[in-house]
Amino acid sequence: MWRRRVGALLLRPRSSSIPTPSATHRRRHHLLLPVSVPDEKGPLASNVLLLRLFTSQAGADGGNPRKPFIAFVLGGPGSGKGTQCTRIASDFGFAHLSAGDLLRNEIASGSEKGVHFRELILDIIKEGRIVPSEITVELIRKAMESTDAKRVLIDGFPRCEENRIAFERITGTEPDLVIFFDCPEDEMVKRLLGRNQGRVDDNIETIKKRLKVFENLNIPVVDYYSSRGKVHKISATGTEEEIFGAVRKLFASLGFENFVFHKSRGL
Ligand SMILES: Nc1ncnc2c1ncn2[C@@H]1O[C@H](COP(=O)(O)OP(=O)(O)O)[C@@H](O)[C@H]1O
Ligand SMILES: O=c1ccn([C@@H]2O[C@H](COP(=O)(O)OP(=O)(O)O)[C@@H](O)[C@H]2O)c(=O)[nH]1
Ligand SMILES: [Mg+2]
Repeated sequence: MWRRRVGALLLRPRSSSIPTPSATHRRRHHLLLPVSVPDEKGPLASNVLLLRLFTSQAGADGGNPRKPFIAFVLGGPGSGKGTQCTRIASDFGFAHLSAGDLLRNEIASGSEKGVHFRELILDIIKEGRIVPSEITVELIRKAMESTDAKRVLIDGFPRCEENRIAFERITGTEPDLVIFFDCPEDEMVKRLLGRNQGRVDDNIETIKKRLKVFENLNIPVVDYYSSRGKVHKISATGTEEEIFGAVRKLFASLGFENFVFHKSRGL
């Protein structure tokens, strides 16, 4: 766990200097606060985000050197969380931890916890319900422990208030930022039915249940973090590229350097 990792290594080699905002960005933001985020729809002001980044991100401006910058990525099933997380991870040097993938990997792993444990998880996923918090938090905790990343995306978690409380209790930390991908139900259903990854839960019966669970149990988590000023809402309609445009603006406003952008220009 990062708490025990004094002087944690970077996700990428130090020479690439991706994970910390550039000195120029830092200087610029310190001089120009508050910074506006173009097209920002969420209530979270950029200066609040920046302050959080610089007080929590390891190594940046004297923040806690052991705690990574944690972003929860939330949104309904099919809203594009996984798709956008992949882009964020590669452009901005985040580790991408998908709670759903961790659970699916556990089912496929033949782990020492036994077949009944794996069947329990599979049955819950098939029914679109939420796996007990202690199982999911333990998988996330282990995944965080095994990465040296200074910034981490947690995709599709917490799914409910109980998940959130368990995460905060067990890890002793909170997210620095919560991204919420806002997508109409009919669009989410269309995307899930076309996802074509052979998932046991991408069928219309389970999708209907997942949408109810999302509305009843996941939205309260978004509301909780909204009340704490941590949520940045991004409209998830439009093309993948258009949505990533809004995501990119958010991260740029936080001072994160776009590694791909710089690399493509030989910088
Ligand atoms: N902006 C988009 N427009 C159309 N389809 C999309 C878009 N973003 C993602 N998809 C597709 O929709 C499906 C669900 O996306 P995914 O990223 O898995 O969502 P989530 O992780 O929120 O369930 C995938 O097949 C993905 O390729
Ligand atoms: O923190 C989590 C994440 C996922 N799941 C279960 O795993 C399924 C698939 O989650 P995933 O995030 O992969 O689905 P997505 O929203 O990306 O389609 C969910 O419906 C839940 O049954 C869960 O119980 N807890
Ligand atoms: Mg997903």
